[in-house]
Amino acid sequence: MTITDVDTDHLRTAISVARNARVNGNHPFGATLVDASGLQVLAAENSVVTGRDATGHAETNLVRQATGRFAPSELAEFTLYTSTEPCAMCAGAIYWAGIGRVVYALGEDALGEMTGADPENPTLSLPCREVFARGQREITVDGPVDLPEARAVHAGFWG
Ligand SMILES: Nc1ccnc(=O)[nH]1
Repeated sequence: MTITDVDTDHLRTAISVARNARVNGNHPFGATLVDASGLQVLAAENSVVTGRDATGHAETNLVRQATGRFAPSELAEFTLYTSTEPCAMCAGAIYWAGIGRVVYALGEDALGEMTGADPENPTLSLPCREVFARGQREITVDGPVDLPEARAVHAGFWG
């Protein structure tokens, strides 16, 4: 796994976006999109509760904005950073967008331990790598990256 300090900085930003989502009354998930030169071009937070939209995950919200603004050839060079591993739905969205790389902090297994059977987030047990492996184009995945703040943003929220 090749995680640089720059990656860690972008993950910390995604986690602060997740903190915002929580403050705004949504689930604590956030994502950012970074272009080939390392510049952050988009950020999106979960909007499931306030938007009354089950598909309003941080990553789907980001993908929707991203494909409206950037060409597939650009997105292939971009990296999506997310506070928690993309679920199967979001992995599908990332795949269809053609984003080239995904970096996540908290793993889905660790999230599942925190959410348990919470009806607000009955975490899917299907790692994003398994979804991407069924596709026809390569997506580089790096994670989990162990950052205390990635767990802290979920503390006391679920259950
Ligand atoms: N990785 C994620 C899991 C659940 N909800 C989100 O918005 N993001």
